[in-house]
Amino acid sequence: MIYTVTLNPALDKTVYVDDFELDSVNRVRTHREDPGGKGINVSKVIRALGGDSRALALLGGATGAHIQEMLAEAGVDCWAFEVVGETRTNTKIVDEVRHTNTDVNEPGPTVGRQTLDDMLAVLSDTVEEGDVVVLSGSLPKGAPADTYRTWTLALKEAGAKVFVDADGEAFTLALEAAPSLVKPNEIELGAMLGRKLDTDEKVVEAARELVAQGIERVVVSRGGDGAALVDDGAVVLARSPKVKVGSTVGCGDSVVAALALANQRGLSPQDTMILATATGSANAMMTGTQPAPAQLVVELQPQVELA
Ligand SMILES: Nc1ncnc2c1ncn2[C@@H]1O[C@H](COP(=O)(O)OP(=O)(O)OP(=O)(O)O)[C@@H](O)[C@H]1O
Ligand SMILES: O=P(O)(O)OC[C@@]1(O)O[C@H](CO)[C@@H](O)[C@@H]1O
Repeated sequence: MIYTVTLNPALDKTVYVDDFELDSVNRVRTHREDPGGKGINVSKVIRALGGDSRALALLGGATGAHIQEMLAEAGVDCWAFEVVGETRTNTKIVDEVRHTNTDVNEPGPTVGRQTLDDMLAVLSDTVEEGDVVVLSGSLPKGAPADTYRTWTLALKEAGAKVFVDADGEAFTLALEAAPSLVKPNEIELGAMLGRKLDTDEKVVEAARELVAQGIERVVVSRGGDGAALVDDGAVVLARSPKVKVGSTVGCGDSVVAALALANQRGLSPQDTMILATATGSANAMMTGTQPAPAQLVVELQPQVELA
């Protein structure tokens, strides 16, 4: 089983504004709402690719209830844990004239330590040997900066493989618990290491540093340049297919979803990167945080070049 954990989910409200101008009244041409948050997006993409997962999420208020309803309609198994307060709404401003995507993310409600501890205890009692748990997205207010480190240690102890997609201090501290897989983008990884990762060699070298720290597999996503996989036995550089970009919001979540499915299906590192890169690029063609259809992923896979 694949579990995704979203401690700070969001209702994603995407508004389409042509020629967006600051300090002006901008008229929305159209808009959409999607259940969001990085872990929830991973579960949505897994579902779209024909897989199954359970999406654990801290949800509160009418917005939290709305997210649960939308996930049920989408056939995504949501395991909700109640939080006091209102789940946040994140606004994504898409300007298809200027080709810009601007996120305006609310902080979300404050979460109590006991709520987090209870959620971790229930999940630790539930996971079985070899299950994958994806920890993804920002930490909510009230969560200690080392939450992902604590969760990684406990879930590894319970026999799970832990995949972490985070940034900043939460990511750096999570590394101390040696999760099975991490998926930073090249900017996040470079920021953590204090250097630009602007060549294949620099990306591979940086990933190797994390493998040397005990991370089994590091996948560095590189936007339109694709992604790189490094583990003890393989280095796979995948080039993204050229696509007409709708919105890159959620592309990283799509990669993580494919990585979790590839692990479950026992794919080779090469086939893993073909699936992950095609899934990420398919998502880039979409707008909002709706998952790309599986057929589009299938069509893009032959266009992924491996180096
Ligand atoms: N412009 C693009 N053209 C083609 N594919 C893209 C483009 N941008 C992203 N992708 C695909 O999506 C994958 C992940 O993109 P990226 O590295 O931007 O992730 P990220 O920064 O973690 O995304 P997120 O916005 O979800 O945090 C890439 O490896 C690639 O496969
Ligand atoms: O505040 P975070 O957790 O860093 O990011 C939240 C978010 O922007 O990430 C997803 C796209 O990756 C969206 O569904 C959601 O609104």
